[in-house]
Amino acid sequence: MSKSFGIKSGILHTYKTIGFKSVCPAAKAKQLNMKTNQLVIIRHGESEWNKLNLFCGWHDADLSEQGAKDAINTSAVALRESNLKFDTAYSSALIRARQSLSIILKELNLCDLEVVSDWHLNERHYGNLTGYNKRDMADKYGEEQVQSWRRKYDVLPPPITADNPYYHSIRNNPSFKDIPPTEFPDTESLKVLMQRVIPYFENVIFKQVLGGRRVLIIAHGTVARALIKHIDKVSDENISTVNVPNSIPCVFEFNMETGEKVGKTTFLADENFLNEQIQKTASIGESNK
Ligand SMILES: O=C(O)[C@H](O)COP(=O)(O)O
Repeated sequence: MSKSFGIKSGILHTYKTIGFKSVCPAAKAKQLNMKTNQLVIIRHGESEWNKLNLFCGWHDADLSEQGAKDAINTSAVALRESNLKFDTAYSSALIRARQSLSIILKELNLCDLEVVSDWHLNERHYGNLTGYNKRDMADKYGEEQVQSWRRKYDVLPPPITADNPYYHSIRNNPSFKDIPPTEFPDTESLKVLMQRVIPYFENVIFKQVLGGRRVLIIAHGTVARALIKHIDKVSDENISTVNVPNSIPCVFEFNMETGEKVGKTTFLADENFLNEQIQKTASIGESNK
């Protein structure tokens, strides 16, 4: 199946490997008697700052009430209905991901599951855009500039400066105390984010997947795009058309011997709902004025 992931009317790119059916172990893998293992990635539920349409990045926003509900009714329900089981779970160090994970695990009666929270899975740092409304920024700098900051592979937002109202709370967040000062970012593009996410994924998470552990990752929009780009080998250009909505699980299946992906990348949601949520994520959204 192929699907369009356009963020603007006019040019629509096609990203062919994402499927929209409910998960099924790859039939071919079964036929070939191949040993496979699945990996599930979920973008956290709606945060208070998603709700207000603010650039969030490393600001530590809580889940909104709706986000907490979606962790139950969208994430946990889909995982349960697809009969997915887990041995371990990872989240970023940010509270919106940790809250989403703990709600999902509670709902699935998996409160004893081994959980790791690590800053390498944090959302991209949005630089000096942090705290600003996305529509207000589009009114000021133009939609094209804002979409390029949001979605282009190699475009850095302006670095955060000490006069940004969130500079100090981000720098002094106790959840980030173990980050080496030289690795603490002031801004990140998708390309720069991949330099921290992909080595962590390969060296820590993917080894476990190939060893047979069933892993759940609760992360962020840009982290999910980084993992999709890496796993599905999406080009630098086409990744700008990929938008990952909150709360909908995304499932990958791998050949445990070769590490190759088997079958389609699959979002566990009804196609109409998924498309609606993708459009919402792609959109610049509204001002709060
Ligand atoms: O950090 C943010 O603002 C959001 O998590 C992602 O926003 P985006 O969809 O504008 O990249």
